[in-house]
Amino acid sequence: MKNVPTLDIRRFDTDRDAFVAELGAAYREFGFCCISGHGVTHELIENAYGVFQRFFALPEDVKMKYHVPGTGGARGYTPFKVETAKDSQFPDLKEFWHIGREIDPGSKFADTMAPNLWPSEVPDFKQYGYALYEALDQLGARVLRALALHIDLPENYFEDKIDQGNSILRPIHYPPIEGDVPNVRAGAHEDINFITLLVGASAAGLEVFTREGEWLPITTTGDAIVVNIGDMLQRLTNHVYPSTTHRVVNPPGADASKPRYSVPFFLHPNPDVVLDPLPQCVSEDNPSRYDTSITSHEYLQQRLREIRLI
Ligand SMILES: O=C(O)CCC(=O)C(=O)O
Ligand SMILES: [Fe+2]
Repeated sequence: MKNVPTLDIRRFDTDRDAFVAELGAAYREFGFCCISGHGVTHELIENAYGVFQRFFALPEDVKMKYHVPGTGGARGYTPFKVETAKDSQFPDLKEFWHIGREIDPGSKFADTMAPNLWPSEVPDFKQYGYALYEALDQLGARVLRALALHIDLPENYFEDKIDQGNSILRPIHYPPIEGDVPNVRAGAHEDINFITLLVGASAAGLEVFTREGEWLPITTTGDAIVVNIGDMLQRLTNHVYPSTTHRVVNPPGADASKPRYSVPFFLHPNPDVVLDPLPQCVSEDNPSRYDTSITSHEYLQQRLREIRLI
């Protein structure tokens, strides 16, 4: 079976043309690629995982202090079994926390990006959580530079479209599975945003639905970060970069009693970016698939309703 490749992003500086071609080919084929050599330190990842695990170990009533109903879980805590994949009958077996961008209160986007909540019970949560947010925001911008070049856009095309992106870092806890349940850890879905950078797919469970119609497991080696395309970039690129369906399955046997932690960073465009197909991605063979305009903010609201977060 074919495999999602791992590419060393340092080659963007040393061996650019080949790297861009290989990265582009991986995304056209899978919508996914694993990135190594990214410079996000092992120490930062470990420290961030440490504070996230300490938070999830708190009693439910303490965690619920940080749940803000009616806001789509945009900031703070979302309890177990709330998010439900679009076509699924059963909610996912996960709880999570959302960290958003720290913006100037006078920003024109202050209405759409609420201030962060920080759990006072875990003092270093903000320090390590936001450091990981910024590191993945910067890594995402590098990946987007390569993705821009691959479709004949200027290298800095995405720069002013993501500098105030409504991006979210989502530490997730999948608790041990109890009994025989119809729910899965994360039902089959596509991500909503531009690209997702996933730290910690080293524990088994993540699977990608290939073009051939098979579920392909992804587990990374070392500190490689899984980076995949979301629906907003799929729309903007008129499906040249596909947003691939993926899920997190319940582990078999004794592994079911082990928890799983993962930390996706959902890199979003600025709220006012219009997601119309780029002319570079429209051709006779691939005519425009969308005839209505939509901003990334409107698009996000529609999608959050579908997954029952608002
Ligand atoms: O936990 C994982 O490995 C993937 C999570 C995921 O796909 C998501 O939260 O969108
Ligand atoms: Fe996902």
